[in-house]
Amino acid sequence: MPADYLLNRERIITLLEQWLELDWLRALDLALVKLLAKLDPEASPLMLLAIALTSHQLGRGHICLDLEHLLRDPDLILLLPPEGQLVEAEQILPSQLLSIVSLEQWLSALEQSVLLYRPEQGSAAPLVLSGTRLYLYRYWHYEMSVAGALVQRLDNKLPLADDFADRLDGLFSEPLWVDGQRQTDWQKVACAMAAQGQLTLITGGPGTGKTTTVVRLLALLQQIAVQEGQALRIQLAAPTGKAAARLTESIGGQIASLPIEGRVKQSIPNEVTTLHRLLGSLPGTRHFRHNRTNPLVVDVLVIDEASMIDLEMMHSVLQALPAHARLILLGDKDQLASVEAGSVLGDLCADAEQGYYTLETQQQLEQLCREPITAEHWRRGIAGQHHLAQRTVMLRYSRRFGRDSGIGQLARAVNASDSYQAWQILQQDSADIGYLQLYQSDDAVFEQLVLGGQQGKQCRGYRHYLQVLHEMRPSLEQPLTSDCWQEWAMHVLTAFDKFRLLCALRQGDYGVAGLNERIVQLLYRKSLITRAQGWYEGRPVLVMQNDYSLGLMNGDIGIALYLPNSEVNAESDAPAYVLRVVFPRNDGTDGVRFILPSRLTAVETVFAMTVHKSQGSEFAHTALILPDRLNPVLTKELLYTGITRARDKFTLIESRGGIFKASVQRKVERVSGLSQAIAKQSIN
Ligand SMILES: Nc1ncnc2c1ncn2[C@@H]1O[C@H](COP(=O)(O)OP(=O)(O)OP(=O)(O)O)[C@@H](O)[C@H]1O
Repeated sequence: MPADYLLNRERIITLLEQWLELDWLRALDLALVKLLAKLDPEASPLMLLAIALTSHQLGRGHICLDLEHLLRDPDLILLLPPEGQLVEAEQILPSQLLSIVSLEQWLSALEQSVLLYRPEQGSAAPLVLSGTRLYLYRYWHYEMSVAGALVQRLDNKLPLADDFADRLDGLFSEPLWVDGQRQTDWQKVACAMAAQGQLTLITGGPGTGKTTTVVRLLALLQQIAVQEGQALRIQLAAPTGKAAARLTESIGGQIASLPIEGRVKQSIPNEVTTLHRLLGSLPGTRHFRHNRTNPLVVDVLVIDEASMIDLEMMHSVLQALPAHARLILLGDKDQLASVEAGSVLGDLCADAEQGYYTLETQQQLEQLCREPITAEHWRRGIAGQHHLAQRTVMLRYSRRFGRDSGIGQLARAVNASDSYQAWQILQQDSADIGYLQLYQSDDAVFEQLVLGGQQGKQCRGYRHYLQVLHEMRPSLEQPLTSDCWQEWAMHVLTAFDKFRLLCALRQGDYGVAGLNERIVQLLYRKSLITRAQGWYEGRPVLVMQNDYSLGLMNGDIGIALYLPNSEVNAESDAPAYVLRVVFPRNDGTDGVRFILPSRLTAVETVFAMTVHKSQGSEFAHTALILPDRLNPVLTKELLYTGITRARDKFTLIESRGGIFKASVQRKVERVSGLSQAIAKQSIN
């Protein structure tokens, strides 16, 4: 009887051990249960079960376990058994176990345990129950601290120069017209909001002008500050090296074209750093050099690609941010949430679509922007209820993917969970959208796609960068010190970004491992690479862990190239050429550096990469291959993120019909209490 497992602690631990063997739980989940069971020998089986499930959910990105929510449909919410796994008759499912448990009974079992933190007693405890949500203490603390730090910044209004509205008009001189209709210029609204407050959230899809907005805002703020004799100390950051490099590139060009004085231009930084570098990672720990006691020296902090920030990182950023500083978060709320637990930007921007401005906010912004503020689906907000909405702007018009763009239409349909429309767009076969159905694992169309070249310039594959590698190789007489090697390496790296195959999973035939193997074999068969294992010229690799000694960040991509051996001389018989891996410097200089393969400890081949890892990057042609069966990671957020990585062309590859349509209808729902904590702390 499933209920027997709840009779005593030994039995529930036996069941959890069975779940571990089935891969339903992680070893870490069970280790935590056993550790806490020792700390509280009285903890009931229901408490031990709750610990295991809270830890399991944390591993899936949820900050906490909502018991009430869980009891409605335990197997679905826990995703147990994992999709695709068949259940044997003797296996006990969470739904069977919990069918006899009521919410009241479970809460009361938890409340009796000394493992629960009781604020009135003030003593440390590993778990926190907040309403019906159970947290590991650390995550509850992060949530409360992030909510508190944001609330402190919510209502602080900063003084504006008397001629602010004129200055804003100067930067947005043309009213915004879209398809013959006058529209609210949300970029202008975002600038006005960010100028007058300490916290601003700017969300928008690809090409909606987030970077342009922030550059104009910084110009505006800096113009005023420079005139007053004290330039602002501005820092720009992004969660990954790749995202930082992209922003560095686009910001540099935009600053140059601003209609402002040279000295103001010079006071706007054009270099974007990673959050880890900004905060000063302390290797081997979760801590940073900059924190509450050693805050950052900054007046304005702008963080791009904020959807990739997890709760713990957000906590660290807010701890290190001085009280007077402005914080501006930019990102696309509809993209996949962070790999680690939390969905900070999604939680903070929950009201962005409908606006929810109070009359007061709307009137203030209209006065500053000198234009009416309205949008489709617009709702009126209530003071004291829609706090964050008063600090949020959603940019709604994509200059990159207009109404006619197939990529834009597909992204919008997927985002709206409209599987019928999304499917129609895929089948239209417009110039920037492709669809391939694979009927067998060695389908020739897959090979054609990966090699590329047959279907016009937009449809590049991996043959292209290997051709650049061979055809542009400098003369072998050139010494390593010659610039030509750096330039060649940069060309190869740029060419590699013309195409990328994305996938949803890590394992299996349609995961990173299987696809990389298949592509390597294909390129080897076509004599485009010289080896099919180990290191070979042209091998692209992805850095899997930050390596501060080499200056490499998780997510950096390098390519192995033969370069002149600097150690060779007349007497030595060392080879004239050695393989080195070239990485972009990611500092906006277009520079590269060369690292010996033997120094790279945590890298993997990256012909195929997960959509998660591709966040913050963009490729001219992006192909997304879906697995042959449904999996929990297949959601509209994953598809949307994959599609919006494409600049000129997107190709969807299905290995079984129906997977795309089913995935469009599934949403990521991460459980957290951040919005509630902000609402609660705003009232207090
Ligand atoms: N107000 C504007 N007037 C004219 N062009 C603009 C304006 N805003 C943005 N653009 C142009 O639209 C394009 C996209 O803008 P931008 O790079 O700022 O968008 P983004 O949202 O930051 O894009 P991404 O999705 O790459 O982060 C750029 O070419 C930019 O120059």
